[in-house]
Amino acid sequence: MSTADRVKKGLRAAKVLENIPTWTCVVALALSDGKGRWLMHRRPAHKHHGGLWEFPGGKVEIEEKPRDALVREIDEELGLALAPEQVWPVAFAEETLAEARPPIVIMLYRSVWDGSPVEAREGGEIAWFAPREIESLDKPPLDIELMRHLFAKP
Ligand SMILES: Nc1nc2c([nH]c(=O)n2[C@@H]2O[C@H](COP(=O)(O)OP(=O)(O)OP(=O)(O)O)[C@@H](O)[C@H]2O)c(=O)[nH]1
Repeated sequence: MSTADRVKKGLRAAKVLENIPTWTCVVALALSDGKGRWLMHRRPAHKHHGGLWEFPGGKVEIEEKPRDALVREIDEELGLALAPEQVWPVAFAEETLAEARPPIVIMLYRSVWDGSPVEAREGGEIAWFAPREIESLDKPPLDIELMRHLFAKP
C-alpha cells in the first residue's frame, strides 16, 4: 500500500472514530420558582434510575447543541417553552464507572420559572422542593454532586 493510501485509510478510520459515541451527553435544568424552591422530577419506575428524583432533562441528540436539547427536553417533559438565552450553565458531573455503555456526562443549567403551568408530560411526577428537602430525596449519584455545586455558598 502506498503512503498516500495509508494516509487516506488513516483519515477514514479517524472519521469513523469521531462518530462513535464515547460518552453520553445529558442536559438537565435546575428550575427555581424564585422563592427558594426547585423543581425535581421523579423518574417512572420502569426507566433506568426508576423512582429516583432528578433534574428534568434528557439526552442530547446527534447534531443537536446542548442548549437546544435542553429547551426541547423541557418543552417535551414539562410543557414549558424556554428561550435558549433563558438558561445559564451551572456545573457538570461525569460518571467514571459505567456499566456496558458509554458513561454519562450531565451538563446542568439553571433558569427561573415564569409561572406558567408545568406537568410531568412523559410520566413520573414533579414537585417543588427547598434545598434541604432535596438533600433527603433518593437521587442518582451524579445529582448529589450537581446539587453540591448548585447550592454551594460563594
Ligand atoms: N434528565 C436527567 N437525567 C439524569 C440526571 N441524573 C442522571 O444520572 N441522569 C441519567 O441520565 C440519563 C438520561 O436519560 P433520559 O432517559 O432522561 O433521556 P431521554 O429521555 O433523552 O432518553 P430516552 O428517550 O432514551 O429515555 C438517564 O440514565 C438518567 O437517569 C438528571 O439530573 N437529569
